[in-house]
Formats: sequence, C-alpha cells, structure tokens
Amino acid sequence: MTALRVGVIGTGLIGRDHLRRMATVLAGVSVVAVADVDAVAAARAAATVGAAVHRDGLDLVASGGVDAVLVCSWGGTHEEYVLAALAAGKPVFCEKPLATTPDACLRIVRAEVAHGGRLVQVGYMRRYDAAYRALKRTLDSGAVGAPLMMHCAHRNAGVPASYEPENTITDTAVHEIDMARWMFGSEIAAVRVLRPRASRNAGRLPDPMLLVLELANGMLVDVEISVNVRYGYDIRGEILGEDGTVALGDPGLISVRRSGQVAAPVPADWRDRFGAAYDVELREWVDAVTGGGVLTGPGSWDGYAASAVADAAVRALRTGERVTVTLAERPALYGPADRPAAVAAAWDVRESHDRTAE
Ligand SMILES: NC(=O)c1ccc[n+]([C@@H]2O[C@H](COP(=O)([O-])OP(=O)(O)OC[C@H]3O[C@@H](n4cnc5c(N)ncnc54)[C@H](O)[C@@H]3O)[C@@H](O)[C@H]2O)c1
Ligand SMILES: O[C@H]1[C@H](O)[C@@H](O)[C@H](O)[C@@H](O)[C@H]1O
Repeated sequence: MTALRVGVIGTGLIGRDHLRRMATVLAGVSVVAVADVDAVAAARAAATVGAAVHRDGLDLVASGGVDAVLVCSWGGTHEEYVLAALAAGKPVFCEKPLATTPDACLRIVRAEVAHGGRLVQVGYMRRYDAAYRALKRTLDSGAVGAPLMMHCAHRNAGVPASYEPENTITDTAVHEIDMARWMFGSEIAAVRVLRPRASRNAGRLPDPMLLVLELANGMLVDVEISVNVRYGYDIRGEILGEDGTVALGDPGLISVRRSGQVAAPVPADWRDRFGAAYDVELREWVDAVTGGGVLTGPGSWDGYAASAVADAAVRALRTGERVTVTLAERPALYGPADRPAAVAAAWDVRESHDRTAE
C-alpha cells in the first residue's frame, strides 16, 4: 500500500508535533509538503522530515503531490485553507477551532454539503483520549444511571502573551464544549459565565471563570477555566449520575510516597497530557482516509456547533447574562445527533412518566 501523502500548513507547536507523529509514530502516512508564513520555521520543519516547502498554504493544497491536508496554522486562517481543500476534493484535518466565527464554520459546512460527502475532520482530540473514552463507555453502559451534571476543570500552566480575553473560551473552553456534546449526545441550549475575583496571575484575562452549559437534554455541565495556574496542566471531569459517579483518574503514571507525603507528577502541557490521544486521533484519521474515506471523527458540523456555543459564551462573558444558543438546521450529511443509549433510555422513561402524570 502506498503511503498517504500529507501536506502540513502551519509549523508551530502543534504542526511540528503532528509532523513528528506522522514521521515517527504512525504507519501508512508520509509528510511530503509544508507551508508557513514564517519561511524559516517552514524550512526548519521541512528538513526534519525531508518534505518540500511551499510558497503558501493555498499552493500546498493545490499541489498534485499532496493527497490530504493538515491545517495547523492560527485559527483565523483555517477557513480559507479548509475551503480550498474542499474545492480540491481533498480530505482535510483541521486543528481546532474549525474557524473563528459560527458564520465562517457554516460556510465550511455548506461547502462540504455541496461536495456531497465528508472530507473535514476537526482536531477535538479528547474524543480519542483513553480516559475520556473510558468515561463515556462507563456512562453508556448505564453503570452510574442517567447523567445529571458534569463538573469539569481545564487549567493551563500559562498561555502565550498573545492570548485575548475571549481565547479563554474560543481556544480553551471549546474543548469542554465539544466534549460535552459528544459525551452526552445532546446539543448545548444556553450558557452562562460567572467570575470570581481575578487571580493575581490573570493579567488582562478573565481568569479564572466558570462556564455553566445547559444541555438540551436537561443536564448541567460546569467548567472551571483557569489559564495561569503555574503548577502544570490539569484536566478534570466528574459525571454525577442518578446511581453513582464516574470521574477521570489521575493522569500521572506513578506516585511517590516519601517523608510522610504522596507526590504524583502533573503534566506540563497539552502535549504531555494528550500525546497518546493525538496519536490515536491521527491514526484513525489516516486509516479512515486510506481505507475508503468514511470519516467518523468530529466533523464540520461539530466544529460549527462548538463555535456557536463559544460565540454565545463570549457574549455571556461580556454581558454577564444567560445566552441561548440557536443552531442552523443540521444537514442530513451529518446524520442524526448522537444519543448515548443510557441517556436516551432515561429521558424516554421520564417523558412517559410525565405524560402519565398529566
Ligand atoms: N488540539 C489541541 O489540543 C491543540 C493544541 C495546540 C494548538 N491547537 C490549535 O492549533 C493551531 C495552531 O496552534 P499552535 O499552538 O501550534 O500555534 P503556533 O503559534 O505555535 O503555530 C502556528 C503557526 O502557524 C503559522 N501561520 C500563521 N498564519 C499562517 C498562514 N496564513 N499560513 C500558514 N501558516 C501560518 C505561524 O507562523 C506559526 O508557525 C491553533 O488553531 C490552536 O488552537 C490545538
Ligand atoms: O490551543 C491550546 C490547546 O487547545 C490546549 O488543548 C488547551 O488546553 C489550551 O487552553 C489551548 O490554548
């Protein structure tokens, strides 16, 4: 079998990490081209894998030698490259966010629908993380009963100086927004943002904050966002069900007991915490693209829905009000919204009780 020939646009932190992954971890894929507005960064990254450097991203997408594209540039540039890949009929894996506004995401959704089949996957890697997958398996088995609430924390040791206040939602909380839709098979209907006093490390950022997501199925998901905790990268989640709870475990591989204390390592950053998830994510994407092209990962619709919720949350942050989320009509291409069996069963029972009581 010939290897999938991939071009990577954006050779910053995650672009280089995916480059290394495709060159040294995954089979059946070869990075043949890179592009970056920073020509020095592009040349340096290309040299690590023996890839060609393209003048710009659009030139890379159009290249006959590139079968599929990875978009790892800044969020504001994603739309142009994803639309170009769709126009060329090439599969495209786009790092989150799919685009920076719901309208831009909808333009991608419409272009994909016009193409007539799924070509886009968005880099929401938590869906590939062993711990989140175990959480979902346990939930779907019915072991803790119908879910009522989920408590999450998303803590970054720090963020780049370029981080704008709304990036705490559009770049950071957007992972929990996607995760909640996937975990519970329900859209998010409304959002609120609460803020305690700011951390002395906050600078000009709204740090920390608490998002409260109201799901269409009646659940609440709360998310603490802290982007300057200094001590490491800390991702938490606990689901409260009607019959029990299930939580993400400690990601550290070891714990040390010494001098009357227990110590365990905290991941340094997202590469440390989610490295294995990115491996699975890209392996499944390469397998799907080379094995007939049926993409099952998060797609354009998911990217759009996450962006619509993030947009509402940014308004909630600015106004202090509860903001409802209104989604466009879901095209048939993306199938029916997922409903995990346990959730569907619980709500069907409740609806029939409600009807009996009337
Ligand atoms: N899934 C995750 O957990 C995860 C983790 C990190 C970053 N990301 C996402 O990946 C993207 C990149 O993040 P990063 O941390 O690697 O940023 P980065 O700043 O380290 O790298 C971005 C690169 O894109 C290049 N670039 C900017 N505009 C370009 C353009 N028009 N054409 C080509 N190249 C361009 C920059 O020169 C830079 O080298 C962002 O959308 C970010 O949200 C996702
Ligand atoms: O781009 C990064 C990345 O998406 C990480 O997974 C997230 O924890 C960070 O907050 C964000 O800035």
